[in-house]
Amino acid sequence: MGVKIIVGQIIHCVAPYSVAVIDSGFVIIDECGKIAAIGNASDLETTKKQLNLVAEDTLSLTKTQLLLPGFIDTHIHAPQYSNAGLGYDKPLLEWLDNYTYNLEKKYRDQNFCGTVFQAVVRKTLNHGTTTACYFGSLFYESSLLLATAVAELGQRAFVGKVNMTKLAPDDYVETPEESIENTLKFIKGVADLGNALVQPIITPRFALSVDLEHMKKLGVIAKERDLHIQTHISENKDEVEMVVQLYHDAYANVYDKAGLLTSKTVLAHGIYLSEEEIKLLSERQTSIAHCPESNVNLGSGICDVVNLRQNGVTVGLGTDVAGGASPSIINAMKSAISASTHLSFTKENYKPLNYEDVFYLATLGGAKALSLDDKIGNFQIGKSFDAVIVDLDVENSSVDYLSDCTPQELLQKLVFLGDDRNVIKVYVNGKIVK
Ligand SMILES: O=c1[nH]c(=O)c2nc[nH]c2[nH]1
Ligand SMILES: [Zn+2]
Repeated sequence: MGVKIIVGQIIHCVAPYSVAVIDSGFVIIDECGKIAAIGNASDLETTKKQLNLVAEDTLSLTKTQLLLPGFIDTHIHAPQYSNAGLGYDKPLLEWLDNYTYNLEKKYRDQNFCGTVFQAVVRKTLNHGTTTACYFGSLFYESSLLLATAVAELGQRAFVGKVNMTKLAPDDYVETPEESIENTLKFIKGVADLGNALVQPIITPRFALSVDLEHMKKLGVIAKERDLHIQTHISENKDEVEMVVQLYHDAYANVYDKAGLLTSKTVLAHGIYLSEEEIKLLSERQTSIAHCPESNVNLGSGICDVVNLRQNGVTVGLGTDVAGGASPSIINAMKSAISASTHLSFTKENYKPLNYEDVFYLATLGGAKALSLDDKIGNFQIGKSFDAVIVDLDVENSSVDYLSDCTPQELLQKLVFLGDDRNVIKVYVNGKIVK
């Protein structure tokens, strides 16, 4: 991989909820896929001299194209991909019992795993997801196949083997001993892949699937090995009530007692968190994966991202396939605006999320939510070049480009109208993966 230069319109976030636009810019990517320089095109020649660059591969973007950081999906269930678009007639707990566990237990079958995992990784890459935080299945062998598919196709990802010891069908739970043993095997299996882009993540399904003692053990494994953690929180009113009845404590406090709230923890949903719980998450630097499409499909509710932001909680976007039907973070950006706007109809003086806010959530916000903002999320020098090139003038897409647009207008069109047809190139760590 040689040095690459991309010249054109660049948009990224350099601070929370703040978008930086370079109308005519450049990014230089070194042989290791890291960002060596970024600036205005007028300074390119001087920068090349300073860096002593000779032969290079330069790509000049057109006026309908933008260079953006890659999109980050902070919450997606790979095994559920084959159910995307199905079964949205039931709320969470019934949806899990009627559709989801029955599907996930099929992941004993290695052929089925292979087909679905290749498809979901390929599809998310095509939509510009350079980093995904995946729930696998209960089975460590199948979750390892997911990690293998991710490594083969060149995505950056966290992959979790799901931990469940109760509340699911008898043939889709493990004993606590099996759960720990298979989690350790899974962690070793991912390490053996030897791919720095793919990391294991500790994944208790939610507080109803495992008991406190078990969560504590998983918390210890995460702490000893410095691993990330993912689970669900406060998605549905019945779920919250069951957790409170079972543990006699608030949802977030249960995870805190288990040692699961760390700066490397991402919790999906967080719709019904109290002010005290939000404060606790902020103190623990634990993040929320906001999954607006899933929240509507499963009739769960609307997460108040503005309130989380005001109270210092980091938020990223998740597709939550298959609670969400769409594997696209472009779609999640649009859904997040829609959810926030609906919330504004019921609140006084409420300023909903706009296209810049959701672009932040999809990029730097997602990187922060996954504690990867030292590596990815924007085009800061030294970070890995995870990026997408989008074009708003592509034949047979949903966008007709009929009059000139500024870079900000191109981004708006992408957020409100765009899809994978507009994502024309995808890079992970400097390597083209679409
Ligand atoms: O959206 C969700 N999807 C799931 O698979 C799940 N499991 C517990 N809670 C969940 N929420
Ligand atoms: Zn989920």
